[in-house]
Amino acid sequence: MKKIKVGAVSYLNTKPLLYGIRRSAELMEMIELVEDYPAKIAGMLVDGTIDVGLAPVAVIPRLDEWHIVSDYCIGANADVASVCLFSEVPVDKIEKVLLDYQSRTSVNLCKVLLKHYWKINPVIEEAKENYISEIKGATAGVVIGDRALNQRKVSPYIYDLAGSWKAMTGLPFVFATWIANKELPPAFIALFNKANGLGLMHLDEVIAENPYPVYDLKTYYTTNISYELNEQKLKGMNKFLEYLKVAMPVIL
Ligand SMILES: C=C(O[C@@H]1C=C(C(=O)O)C=C[C@H]1O)C(=O)O
Repeated sequence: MKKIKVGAVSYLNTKPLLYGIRRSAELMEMIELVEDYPAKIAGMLVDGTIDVGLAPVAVIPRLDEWHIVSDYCIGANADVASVCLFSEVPVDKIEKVLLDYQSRTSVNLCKVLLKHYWKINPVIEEAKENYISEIKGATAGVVIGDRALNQRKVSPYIYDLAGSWKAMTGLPFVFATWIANKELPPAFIALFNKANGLGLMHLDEVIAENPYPVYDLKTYYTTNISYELNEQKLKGMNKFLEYLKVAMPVIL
């Protein structure tokens, strides 16, 4: 049987979801698993290199066909900690914003927030690798993932994008969820969904497998990231997709 190609985000936030996938021999027989940063997963889902990916939701408008195949996501009900606008100056003094090349959702979320929440109009630049050292003076930057957890120790001003979205809309935010670009067998979907949930019931083991001195992973996995894709999250996701229709999306 042809293997189903699965693309997962290579950050710490995905480890609880991968825990059960890796432990299911039946599932591992059925799939080929690749891991990369979110912008790469988005590209692979669009060009068909993968069949299903933990994809940034901002890629949805670029897909001819898409199906959410799981009850799990990388979401947040309030501060997410790992997706922030980092700055040396308060937000009203920011002149330029560098956008993380690894992101597709958060960079667009930042654009929405700059316009509708902070109501400022700085120069926006799509950043290249190694841009984080350029976050200084009036130049701020969006950083996501593990590098953002690290940047929390560096930047004096930290604006959490999920927390800001919640303050603006009253809704949770969904950064990424399992999206397929074609119909997949229901038997696979059921197995895959169940495997995703296993690590969330074994967070202490997940944390033991991924020692990380920079940020408390128990807090990250239980208070910051919210993995259940429920009604409220879908509401938040749809509201964000509405904003994307009217805002000029960056790097989509
Ligand atoms: C919360 C996060 O969400 C991520 C942010 C994404 C994006 O901005 O495109 C995509 C996938 C998620 O893993 C994070 O990586 O810190």
